Amino acid sequence: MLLGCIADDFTGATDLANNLVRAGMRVVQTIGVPGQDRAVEADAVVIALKSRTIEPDAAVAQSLAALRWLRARGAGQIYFKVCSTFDSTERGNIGPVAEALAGALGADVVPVCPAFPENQRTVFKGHLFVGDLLLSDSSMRHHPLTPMTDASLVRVMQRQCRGRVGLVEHGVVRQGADAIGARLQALQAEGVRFGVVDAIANDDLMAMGRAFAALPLLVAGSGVAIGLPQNQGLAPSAAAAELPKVSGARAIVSGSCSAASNAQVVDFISRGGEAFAVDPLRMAAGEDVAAAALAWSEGRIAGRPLLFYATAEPAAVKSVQARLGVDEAGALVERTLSTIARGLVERGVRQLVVAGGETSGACVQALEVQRLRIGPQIDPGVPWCHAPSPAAGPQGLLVALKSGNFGTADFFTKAFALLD
Ligand SMILES: Nc1ncnc2c1ncn2[C@@H]1O[C@H](COP(=O)(O)OP(=O)(O)OP(=O)(O)O)[C@@H](O)[C@H]1O
Ligand SMILES: O=C(O)[C@@H](O)C(=O)CO
Repeated sequence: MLLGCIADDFTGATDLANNLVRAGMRVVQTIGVPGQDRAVEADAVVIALKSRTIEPDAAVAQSLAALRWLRARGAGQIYFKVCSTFDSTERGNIGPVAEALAGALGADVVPVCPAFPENQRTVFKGHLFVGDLLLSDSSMRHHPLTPMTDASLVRVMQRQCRGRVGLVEHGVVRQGADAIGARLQALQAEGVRFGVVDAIANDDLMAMGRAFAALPLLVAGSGVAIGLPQNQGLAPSAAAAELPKVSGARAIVSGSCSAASNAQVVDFISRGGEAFAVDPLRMAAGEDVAAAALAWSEGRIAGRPLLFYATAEPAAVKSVQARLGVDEAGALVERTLSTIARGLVERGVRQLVVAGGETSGACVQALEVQRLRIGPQIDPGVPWCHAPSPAAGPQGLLVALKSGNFGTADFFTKAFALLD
């Protein structure tokens, strides 16, 4: 195994696996740390954790367990995949996990770069931009679990780390791989452990890929992955892996409250799509909303795709959180949506789109999925995948795990059109 990857959420894991596959690597994605006896035949393994918003100690423990599994199978380099919008709480978990991995690997200097220009995430002078906006001015400031109110990655990372954090500026990055490597070494000599690296275009990521070839640990979004397979002489491949054909009913489960997911829900409904709104206050009042949703699906499920959504605008999310508490509201919605996802698959859904990283984690766990095979890309960062699941029988099912902010407005329609 050339590359061992630890992703802090499930949509992020498929995003990374998708970029590695497209750049020419054979990739296996596992849900959680696989059993000790599990052998793998792949250039890269991506272990998907659900560690982004849990307690830092638990995130560190899970990430170190993943590291042990990967190193025992010879992983040459470790890639800690974080969100392209650097989603984290004040306590972490990017800093604590990165420091624990760096300590275990003896990594003296570690590059940090969430840039993904194909999805409008760029880093300049250490500041993260989402499209034309600073991260702190983007819709990420309203995220239900990880509101991002500071665009300076050096500052955000420094608040989460004991080691010092420095910057590799774009002026250096555009001089190429040697200059990037030299700057990282200079930072290390100054006692800096983490170097936030600027990147505004894919050329920057390709140069980084060469510069990072011999480093034991990278902390990055999925963008940096496009520059790594070239180090092994692997060539980019636009032809995504073929997936087995799986036919059956179609559904979408959306628990993401991002601006993109809100627009996608509106677009789906405005095209006449049938949708069931999952209301957290009804759940909190003790109603069995999952049972109501599944009863509603009876008689409809074999027709056009059905949408089940808790997706709401920031003001509505805030008011629910004020009444239930942030964590309790999130957990309640995740429990209900994942029960719905499981029930839908038991009732014949075999092509399932899930929107939101935490939501995807909950749904994939409810479906007892242990690994995913990556297929064709729907939009940058979001592929269709094949997943074996006891709920789906021998054929398994097709799932697309959509990161909250990814995908065009017509994503929910486009995803199924790709399978036709
Ligand atoms: N109406 C709602 N009120 C309160 N919380 C909600 C509501 N709808 C969803 N949630 C919660 O908000 C969180 C959304 O996080 P999730 O990771 O699923 O989406 P995202 O952050 O947009 O996606 P990504 O992590 O891929 O960027 C989940 O915990 C979900 O349960
Ligand atoms: O990097 C991203 O933006 C996504 O892969 C993600 O992690 C969303 O949760």
